[in-house]
Amino acid sequence: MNATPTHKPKIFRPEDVDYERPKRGLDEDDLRKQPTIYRDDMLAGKTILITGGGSGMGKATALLAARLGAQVAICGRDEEKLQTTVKLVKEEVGSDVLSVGTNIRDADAVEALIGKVHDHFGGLDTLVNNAGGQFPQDAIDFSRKGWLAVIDTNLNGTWWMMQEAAKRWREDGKPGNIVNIVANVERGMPQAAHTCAARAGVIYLSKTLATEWAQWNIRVNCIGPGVIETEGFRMYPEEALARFHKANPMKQRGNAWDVAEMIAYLASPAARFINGDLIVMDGGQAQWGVVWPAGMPDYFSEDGAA
Ligand SMILES: CCCCCCCCC/C=C/C(=O)SCCNC(=O)CCNC(=O)[C@H](O)C(C)(C)COP(=O)(O)OP(=O)(O)OC[C@H]1O[C@@H](n2cnc3c(N)ncnc32)[C@H](O)[C@@H]1OP(=O)(O)O
Ligand SMILES: NC(=O)C1=CN([C@@H]2O[C@H](COP(=O)(O)OP(=O)(O)OC[C@H]3O[C@@H](n4cnc5c(N)ncnc54)[C@H](OP(=O)(O)O)[C@@H]3O)[C@@H](O)[C@H]2O)C=CC1
Repeated sequence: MNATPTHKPKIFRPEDVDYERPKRGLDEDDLRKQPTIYRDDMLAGKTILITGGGSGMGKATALLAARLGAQVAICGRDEEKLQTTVKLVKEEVGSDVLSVGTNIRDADAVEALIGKVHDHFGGLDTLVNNAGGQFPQDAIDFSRKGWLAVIDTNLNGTWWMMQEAAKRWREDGKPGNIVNIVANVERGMPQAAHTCAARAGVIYLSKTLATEWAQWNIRVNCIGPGVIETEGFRMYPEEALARFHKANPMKQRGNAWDVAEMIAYLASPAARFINGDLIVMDGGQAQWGVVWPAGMPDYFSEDGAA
């Protein structure tokens, strides 16, 4: 008899799914119809760079920023995805988005990206570090490669972006603004411990740099989204997705536009005195439930062994 606990969730690989999955999040038609509370020219004359701009929150932010008059640059690994955003903004707003295929884990590529944005637009006002992700799994089963992939993307990649942007702002004597999209890590993130560690790292990196870099007029803030329905939901099994929103007391999912509007606020002059903060946008999840993206172990169920 094996005396060790038997709970061992299967690895969920989205590419192996053999059933039809519903559309997740706001599609382009939905995005086109979203109203905004902001003034049309709120970001006129400003340049914004959004990592992971080809999908989800990044795409919504690119469209909103362009609607508000900003010059927009995006990056990501998948050129096809990036082009969907370029086309959407062109059709909807009429402006050209600068798209630069970049893996944020590659520090040299990140340095080149920051240079290209400056060359193209003559500067950069707001950097949005939105690129990131993870897979759901019990931490004890993480492969070394999987751990490294998540840390390298979410912590190292975000850092390369921040450092290269700031070096350039310091060199040019220009103010800077950084918005890091993290996650709601306040009570830990069971079955997403790798991303929890990386995002907690980014939050405290940001708080530290908000002080160190204030001398160059660079602000650094984070947004911690809870359950936001986007195409990124593909990373999770449908049975887990059916539960996600029940982890917050509103029992709702946020959407990419909610986050885009918060980013636009932080990019606006109204946020000029906000620095070193984490703005949590989770419907109250921090006070309520746990998502269990890979399935709740029996131990935690009401009649489970304790
Ligand atoms: C914030 C809320 C949190 C979870 C809490 C739930 C809240 C719900 C809200 C949703 C939150 C979201 O963030 S939704 C947004 C989600 N979007 C994303 O995650 C998109 C970006 N994700 C990724 O690119 C990938 O997941 C990531 C691992 C980070 C990067 O991968 P890479 O491209 O480097 O590499 P891959 O080749 O895919 O994988 C590298 C190794 O990682 C491991 N690996 C990869 N996928 C794996 C899997 N499904 N299960 C086990 N292990 C896996 C394997 O060891 C892989 O090696 P091999 O074995 O050799 O292959
Ligand atoms: N949706 C949610 O509920 C929550 C999401 N988050 C975080 O918010 C951010 C946006 O997620 P969301 O819009 O939902 O999901 P998506 O999966 O749609 O967005 C993630 C984006 O990151 C890009 N990306 C991933 N790895 C890299 C890399 N190494 N280099 C460059 N780009 C990369 C992807 O583009 P490409 O494939 O082209 O590289 C993709 O566009 C992510 O960091 C996510 O983890 C946090 C909490 C909750």
